[in-house]
Amino acid sequence: MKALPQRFIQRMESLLDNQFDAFIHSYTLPAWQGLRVNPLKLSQDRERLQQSLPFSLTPVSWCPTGFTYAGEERPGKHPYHACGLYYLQEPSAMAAAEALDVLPGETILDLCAAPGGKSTQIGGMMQGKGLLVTNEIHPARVKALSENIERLGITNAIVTNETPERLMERFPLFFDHILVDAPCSGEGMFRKLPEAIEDWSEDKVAECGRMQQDILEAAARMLKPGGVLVYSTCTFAPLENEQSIASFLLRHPEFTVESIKHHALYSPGEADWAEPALPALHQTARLWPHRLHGEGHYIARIRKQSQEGIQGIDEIAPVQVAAKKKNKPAKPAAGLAEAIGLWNEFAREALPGLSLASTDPSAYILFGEQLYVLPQGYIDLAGIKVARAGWHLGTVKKGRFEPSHALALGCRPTDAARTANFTSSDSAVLRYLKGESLTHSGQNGWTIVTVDGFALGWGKQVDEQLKNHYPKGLRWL
Ligand SMILES: C[S@@+](CC[C@H](N)C(=O)[O-])C[C@H]1O[C@@H](n2cnc3c(N)ncnc32)[C@H](O)[C@@H]1O
Repeated sequence: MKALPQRFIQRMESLLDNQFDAFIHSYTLPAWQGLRVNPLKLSQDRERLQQSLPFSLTPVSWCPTGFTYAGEERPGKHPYHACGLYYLQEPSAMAAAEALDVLPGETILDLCAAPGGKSTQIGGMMQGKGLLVTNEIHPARVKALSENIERLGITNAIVTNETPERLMERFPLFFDHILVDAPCSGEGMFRKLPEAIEDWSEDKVAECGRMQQDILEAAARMLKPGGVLVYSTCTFAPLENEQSIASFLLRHPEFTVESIKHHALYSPGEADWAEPALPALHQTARLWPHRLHGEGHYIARIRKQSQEGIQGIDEIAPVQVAAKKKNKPAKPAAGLAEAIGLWNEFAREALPGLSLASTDPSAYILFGEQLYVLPQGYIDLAGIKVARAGWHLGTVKKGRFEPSHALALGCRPTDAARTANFTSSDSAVLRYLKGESLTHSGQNGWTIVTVDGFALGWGKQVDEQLKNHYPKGLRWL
């Protein structure tokens, strides 16, 4: 590992006192590797899970779907990864979405979301019900976010590529819960990513602190009265943690800190590390790499008080009702109507078990040739940069419907008229992932290729050939 920055070591020594030796010793140990199983695809029974995944897994005690795995395992290279059965995530990062405590049917925003670790966790908790807006400011990073939403089979997410300020203008008082997993100086990434050590400076810590205040301002405005905001970072600097929350609370007396479901291995936030030393900061949590099996995180859960008593709230028009009306034309436009017709025809033939085919036409949206179905409680997306407008169903071209990869990964293989199943050890799986067509017998037509019963993508059976429709950009080299 690269040498840690001297100024970082000095600061941590002065803060940690008699815990400093244990903290600094943790940097001589390897980083923890974790995976979080996808409850949209796998049972949550830990014992059954451990049997159905071919890795040696140890449960993460603060996340019911989280496990660590041994360094020599390569779950990212197993076909189950391509099936979206799990997401690779270091264990302490699993704590933030757990603290958000989401229920199916709610309206959730993940404001700083790429590459999607926490969004995919939230999507799993939502069980396909409600609306998840998952946003990333950087265009290059939003692609990975969108692909992970697709791979994990999340059908109720809208992926946006906006600044927090632009979203704030469009969605005041809109969300039940918001996660701000803030851009930070990444001190908790030092063991995992050597670049994080090179990028670190005291100026960066100060700059991140300022950015976090701006992001929190935007998030606060988008939260409904009574709603919950979880703020998290993967850094240890007090300025970006307790101080970020203390400064925010001073400007926003309508927010109070709530105790997160504290785990025995979490440490309380350090009120004395902020100015003023608000006692409520003890209810925030620190996850230290020398006290648990993870890289380190800070988490605060704060709640906006209910409508009464928030000054000026009556002047802010909530977006929900107006947006719904706007999104409900009496009749879909001609192109859209044709696309819905072709989709319904496709779904009846190839996915007879899918109940969605009869959905309200105003929930569909056509971006060029791409047909999507918006999640329940859909919103007006005009003027917003959107990477994924809900569940991508497929492409409509020259009077034909071609199903999308997201459709295969988001539906249950039992919904399909035709599946072609292979065991994970069958060499055909690797050939499929590399883009080859397979020799295979079956009824002609669109077919979901499955691995041990889990959807991997589409193939099209033509006589004795299963033509490959695994997306070019995802193919294994
Ligand atoms: C800690 S990472 C998010 C990790 C993600 N939540 C996950 O679990 O995979 C913070 C994200 O914030 C984004 N970001 C950077 N500057 C931002 C800003 N000014 N406003 C909002 N997001 C920003 C970064 O591009 C980065 O993807």
